[in-house]
Amino acid sequence: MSDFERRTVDTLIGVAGELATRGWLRATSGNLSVKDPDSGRIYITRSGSDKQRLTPADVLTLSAEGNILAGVGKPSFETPVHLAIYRHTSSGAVFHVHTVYNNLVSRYADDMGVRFHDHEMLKALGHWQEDAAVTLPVVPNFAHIPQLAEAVAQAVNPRVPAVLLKKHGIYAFGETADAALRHLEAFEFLFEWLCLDRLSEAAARHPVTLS
Ligand SMILES: CSCCC(=O)C(=O)COP(=O)(O)O
Ligand SMILES: [Zn+2]
Repeated sequence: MSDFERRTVDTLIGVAGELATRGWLRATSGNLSVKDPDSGRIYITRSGSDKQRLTPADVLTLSAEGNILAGVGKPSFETPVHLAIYRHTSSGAVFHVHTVYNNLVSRYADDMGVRFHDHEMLKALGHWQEDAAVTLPVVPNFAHIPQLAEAVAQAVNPRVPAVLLKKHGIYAFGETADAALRHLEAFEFLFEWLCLDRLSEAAARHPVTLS
């Protein structure tokens, strides 16, 4: 095993454990991958694995085309989505999680996507200007994975490092695992803020009197 492989497996196990602890990978949901920029090989989590307790055996090695080069079992069911993101971006890592907040936001999003503006957290997505605005693409949750992968490929915007799937979850990506994680955390922060901001506005319109 090369140094890169060893470090990548450690990174995937570490990130999965951290995200699982936050409740972002419940019931074996979600999947994570890292791409070797030199060989084009992709390291991805095994389908159905418990992301809280990943071991090196839960990481499979794939060719850029998705053929299994090493590892036992099946790679993530959603591998074609990861491959599509790698094909259409310069990403080195793709992290997919299901959270209550990303599902809530996706439920109320329309086909134009979810627009975030006038928020400090946009800097974590690489948008530093004062009037920054980011529209997160949203795609239907097609059950047929090749169709889902194609929809994600069509939706990817090079200025926005994520795609949201309706009532399913988010795919966040970046040039490195650290960048993909930062983008994922920034979007999840914005989802929580959006939901709670709407809730607080609704509460303000319907004040409750305590007697
Ligand atoms: C209960 S998760 C359903 C499948 C899914 O959406 C997912 O993210 C996990 O799939 P995998 O094959 O990568 O375990
Ligand atoms: Zn999923």
